Amino acid sequence: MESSILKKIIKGIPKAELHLHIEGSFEPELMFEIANRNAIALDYDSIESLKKAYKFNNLQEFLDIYYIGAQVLLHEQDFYDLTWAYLQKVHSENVVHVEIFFDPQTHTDRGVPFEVVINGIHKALENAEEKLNMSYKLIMSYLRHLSEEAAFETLEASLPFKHWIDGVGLDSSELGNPPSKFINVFKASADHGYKLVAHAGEEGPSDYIWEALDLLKVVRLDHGNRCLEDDALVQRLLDENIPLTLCPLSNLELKVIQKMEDHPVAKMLEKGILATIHSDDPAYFGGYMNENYYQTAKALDLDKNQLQQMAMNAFEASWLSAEAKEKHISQVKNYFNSLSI
Ligand code: HPA
Ligand SMILES: [Zn+2]
Repeated sequence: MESSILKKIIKGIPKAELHLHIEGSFEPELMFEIANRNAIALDYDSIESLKKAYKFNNLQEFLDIYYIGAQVLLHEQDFYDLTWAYLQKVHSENVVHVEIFFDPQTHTDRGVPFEVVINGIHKALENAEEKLNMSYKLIMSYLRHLSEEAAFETLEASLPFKHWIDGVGLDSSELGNPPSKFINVFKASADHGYKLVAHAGEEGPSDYIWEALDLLKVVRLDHGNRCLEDDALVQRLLDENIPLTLCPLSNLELKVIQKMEDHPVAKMLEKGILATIHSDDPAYFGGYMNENYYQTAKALDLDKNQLQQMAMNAFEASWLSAEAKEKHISQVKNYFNSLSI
């Protein structure tokens, strides 16, 4: 398909974003602005020199910079501005529903109270619902390089805000920090009514995906790229209709794949896996939702049906009510039916 036509089609698709770390949407311009107003010196003297540092050989090299960037966030207004900037951006890309992660420990470990973080994020989400007609869910992620005990403290701190939080996730350095490290805190989180997801099989082996399913009992997997190495695992994902939230540009930037042509999403769709694509940390990986769709479609030569399937899968995989899912899925169908090509 011709590039400009493909871009136009993608832009018009009603989309859901299910894998987005709000701290990973922190654009350098806003980072400098907030650093200045909080009188915090960044290690980089300009936006350009900061952007030059965005070259990663693996997940850890990215995380090291991502945690540094988040250090300038101190006040409720900072978290509000960060979240509102993201929501406005994706609204302009026709994203109509978001389920976003935040990493409380990245902030509470620096002395920023849990309520400061969540109040700012929540206010921006409410504003988007009211002013942009967007729907949302919020997912609190435990940092897996820290202990399970620390995750329990975070769970405790979240309880007064339970009504604003839909689920818990597991992110940060995957290798050496298997899902099995967090069995108890996931069980306790479920007992408090949180839905469960986890990053698994991004850099870690397919064993970690089994653990996320069997030990943590997640209802959705973040990334899960490496499931294709294991036929029995693919069968399990199919039998239970477990969604995978894939992030193609992230995978490319973190060298999970060497080139976009190697991305597994087309194979997954072909097998009938509920695969969806998202942006992960768009300020660091060179693109938001539309760019992820575009780069993937171009490299894998995806056709209209595959694009439609990915867009419908995202709503199917979301935590919206059955009625809302149905509404969005028919909008996607109507949109594709209305295209003249
Ligand atoms: O892609 C990711 N993987 C693991 N942890 C993360 N935290 C932010 N982004 C990521
Ligand atoms: Zn992620």
